Amino acid sequence: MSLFSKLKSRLMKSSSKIDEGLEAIVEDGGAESGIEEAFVEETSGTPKAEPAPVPEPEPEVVPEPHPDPEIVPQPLPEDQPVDVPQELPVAPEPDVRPAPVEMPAEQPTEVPFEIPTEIPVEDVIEAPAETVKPGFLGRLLGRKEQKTVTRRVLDDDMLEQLEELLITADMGVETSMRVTAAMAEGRYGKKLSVEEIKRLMAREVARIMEPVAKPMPLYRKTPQVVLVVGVNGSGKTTTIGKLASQFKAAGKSVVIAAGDTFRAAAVEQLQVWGERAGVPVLTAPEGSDPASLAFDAMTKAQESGADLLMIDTAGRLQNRQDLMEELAKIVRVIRKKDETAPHNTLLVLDATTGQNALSQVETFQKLADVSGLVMTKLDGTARGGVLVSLADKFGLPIHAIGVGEQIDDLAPFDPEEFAAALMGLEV
Ligand SMILES: Nc1nc2c(ncn2[C@@H]2O[C@H](COP(=O)(O)OP(=O)(O)OP(=O)(O)O)[C@@H](O)[C@H]2O)c(=O)[nH]1
Repeated sequence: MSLFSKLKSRLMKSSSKIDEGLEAIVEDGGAESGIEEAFVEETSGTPKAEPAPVPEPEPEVVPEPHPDPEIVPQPLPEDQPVDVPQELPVAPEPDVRPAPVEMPAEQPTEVPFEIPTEIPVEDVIEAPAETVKPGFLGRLLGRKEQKTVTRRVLDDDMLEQLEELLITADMGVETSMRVTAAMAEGRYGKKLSVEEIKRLMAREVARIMEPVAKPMPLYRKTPQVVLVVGVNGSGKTTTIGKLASQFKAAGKSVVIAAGDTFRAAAVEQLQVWGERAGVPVLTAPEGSDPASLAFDAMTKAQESGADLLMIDTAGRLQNRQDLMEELAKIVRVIRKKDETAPHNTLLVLDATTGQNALSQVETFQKLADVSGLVMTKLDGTARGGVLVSLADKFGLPIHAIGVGEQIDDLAPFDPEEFAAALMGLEV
């Protein structure tokens, strides 16, 4: 199964929510208009004298690494409605997709991910209602005489409904307004189908997410200290286990420090992950000072020549001042060993908390100088839109996303795949 299919099937709840909502919105006031794309392909054959109108190129909305190829007018078959979106050529695929970590150029890394599939970027213009007769082969195979698609005129009412739909998918008010406004630009008063709206929205979402999709950087300095923070149960321990396994597979020597010294169960859980990843876990007696464990772990990591030291911390709610101060102490103490540490402070966020993730980022940013985000539990939640909201509001790098509880269920963040999966697009 490709990563996209995996992501899509796991983001099912978010995408089906948007899917169903869009169907209802377009049905509400829409009318049958034009034909389905699949049917167009089957019936194409007789070239039309006049080329289709060329959709206006919009370079400003195209995410940078995937520029729109030039669109060439194609002769259309006789009976085809002229404005049905045409497939655009897709830029060549990279051989490998980036891992959630960024390796220095001279250290090539085996990347355990499959090749991504891009969202075909299409423009959309109004299609007139028209009846299409199937070709000879279509008739012979008993294909349907006509398959129509419902389109609705994009007006204020529809825009408002679209905005509300995105808000229910946890995109937040401002981001939802931004996405709908951008998709409406130049299209107000035109008729759009569900598929066309999905593609336009996916393009806007990908454009917002593009600048924040960055693998976690790896530095020459060793041990590179990665401090992992977040509220209780957000998925810190699981993420450390998954990341450690990927670093190890990339040839790095990794040490984990079990900084949640308050809960014996948390330490045991980390030890299990350490075993799975084949990475040593340094622990301290229950109730001991986590800052002191961090200091000892730094010493051991330095002595053993480890490349990375990943420090787990106790889950803390933003309103627990004592725990927040303890986190600041951990940072102060490890800086005694290396004043540039921690080199990465990863904030792990649970997608199921929805908009609450925004206030978590604000609080942790003040306290711990967050350098990047990992969003967990994107599988099985209808709140995947929160990631768009986070990207729009904070612009913090999103290094990886958690899409399950298994060791390899941590994927690099790919904005186009994510946008397509969120919108329930077939690519
Ligand atoms: N479905 C799913 N579950 C996840 C994911 N990441 C973590 N979990 C689950 O979330 C629960 C909490 O994960 P932990 O890694 O223990 O979270 P934590 O932040 O270390 O928790 P505390 O130690 O209480 O602060 C566990 O049951 C994990 O299996 C994910 O990406 N998808």
